Amino acid sequence: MAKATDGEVNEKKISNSEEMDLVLDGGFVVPNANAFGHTFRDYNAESERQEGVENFYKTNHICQTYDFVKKMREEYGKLDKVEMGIWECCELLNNIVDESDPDLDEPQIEHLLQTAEAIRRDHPDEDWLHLTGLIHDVGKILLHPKFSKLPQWAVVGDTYPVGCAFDDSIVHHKYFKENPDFKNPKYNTKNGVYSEGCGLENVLMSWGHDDYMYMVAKENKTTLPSAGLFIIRFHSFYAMHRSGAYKHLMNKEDMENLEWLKIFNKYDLYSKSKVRVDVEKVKPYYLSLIEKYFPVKLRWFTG
Ligand SMILES: O[C@H]1[C@H](O)[C@@H](O)[C@H](O)[C@@H](O)[C@H]1O
Ligand SMILES: [Fe+2]
Ligand SMILES: [Fe+2]
Repeated sequence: MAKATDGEVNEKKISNSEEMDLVLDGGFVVPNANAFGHTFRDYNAESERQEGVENFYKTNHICQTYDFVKKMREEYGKLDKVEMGIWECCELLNNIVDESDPDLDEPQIEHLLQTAEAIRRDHPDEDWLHLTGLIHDVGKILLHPKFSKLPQWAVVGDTYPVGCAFDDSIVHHKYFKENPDFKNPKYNTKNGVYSEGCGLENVLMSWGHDDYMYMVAKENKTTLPSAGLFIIRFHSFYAMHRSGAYKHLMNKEDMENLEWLKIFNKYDLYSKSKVRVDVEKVKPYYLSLIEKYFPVKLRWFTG
């Protein structure tokens, strides 16, 4: 595993392009608009997805409390309900669309493969990162009716710490006013229940597919490196990796892993498109990676 040095710093604009698309070092072209003709992650742009996404965040911000997260972690951490292989789960994502995403309305299996394939082209030697791309959103399996009864607000969307003040940079921040924790002096100060530099592993994040998949991967004894697990666990924490918030809770190891997360994020976000990957064609490669880093069957909690 090489050192993560070519993150955000090497993102540059093509000077002679009128469209001002962005190019990453490895050649990945970052489009300047999403599939709906808007800038990526524009939560206020008038688009066919805007209203649904805003409603999603309203419920998410009201319902994700410290107590809720604690309860979900304990319950879903049991991982005692079913045994399934990773690829099987990826295939179940064929019917799942994420209501929180302004940039994508394709089935999630497409997003997994688009992310993984984009990474693979630019970083051919980092096979752990290809696999991380493939599985980072597999926790969205919680949206599958056969798997759990959880609503979208408890599975997808950006994540953020609970138990301390909600940062202003969080998408649709205004809806936190209706969250019971917002007025609770135990939870609404800068550090809240945490201490300076305690490390993100000690911070409770809003509950969703990131933390769930992290627990599944770890408890099933994956051999992915710590950067891979960090990416799975915090890739939706945009306030941290994009806006630079919550630094006061991070430690040295978090800062190192953040470099890989920043690299990963470009592919996660900007590979979203209507161009489909040929699933059958790439399947053997990803099966070989799954075999390298995971047991054949994993234990999951379904709820
Ligand atoms: O990691 C992403 C990201 O945080 C998006 O903003 C969100 O809409 C998706 O649900 C999630 O998978
Ligand atoms: Fe995600
Ligand atoms: Fe993703």
